Amino acid sequence: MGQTLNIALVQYDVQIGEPDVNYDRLLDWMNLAVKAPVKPDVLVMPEMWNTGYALNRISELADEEGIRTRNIISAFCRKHGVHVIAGSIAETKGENVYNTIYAFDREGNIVSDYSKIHLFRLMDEEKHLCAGNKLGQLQLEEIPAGMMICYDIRFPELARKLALDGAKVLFVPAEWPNPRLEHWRTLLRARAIENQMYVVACNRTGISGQTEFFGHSMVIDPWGAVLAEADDQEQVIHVQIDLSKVDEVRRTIPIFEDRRPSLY
Ligand SMILES: NC(=O)CCC(=O)C(=O)O
Repeated sequence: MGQTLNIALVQYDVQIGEPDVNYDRLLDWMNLAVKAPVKPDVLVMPEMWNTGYALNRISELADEEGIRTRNIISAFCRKHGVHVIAGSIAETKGENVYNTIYAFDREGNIVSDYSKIHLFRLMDEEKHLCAGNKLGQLQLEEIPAGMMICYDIRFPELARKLALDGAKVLFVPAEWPNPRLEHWRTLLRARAIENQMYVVACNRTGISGQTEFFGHSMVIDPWGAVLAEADDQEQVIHVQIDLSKVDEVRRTIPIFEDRRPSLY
């Protein structure tokens, strides 16, 4: 891989409390994504795609130790030679349930994992899930990248820390609902502009109980330009990103050299 990456965001409807349906649907969407004329290097999917926010039954529905997910996605990566940022899943670790992303390389190896560190009280996450305790950092072959999950984008210090540690691309799986579309757009663009990095954010679509998810998965470049934005329907969006743009923007406005961390 050179300085470009072809990214596919798999934006689809997640069936709440139906892992079997969701594993099948995810594979259908992933198979569609890799058939594109320009084959993707990386596939990204939404948050909690195996269960949705079926939090009252989450211990029983969550993937035990992430094994089912790891086996299925690892085999897919090996077969198709793609990286996968496997959205996030509800998974058990011992007695606890976490909201976890696994990142896979083209050979199907897990290269990183990240469990959501900020749990979203408005959707009762903190009553049912445990928060992770480490950052989401990975190398996509030679490209340093970071991972955050949904509500995490409201914490600029987290994205800044990932950027300071070298990330040039930030992956953000999400289940972000109405009526906060403008928060979604604004926060994602802000994280891209202030850290001069690509932001690749994949949201779900569909209605779950009273909650309506609007899609609008986005890829934003380090200057803040929106390279692609989905509408509210199920779809795969394909975008090529050029990593040299990160260095170019960081040279043009050298915020990382001009910071005054001794004052703040
Ligand atoms: N799943 C989430 O973390 C949702 C976050 C969200 O909707 C927000 O407004 O923040």
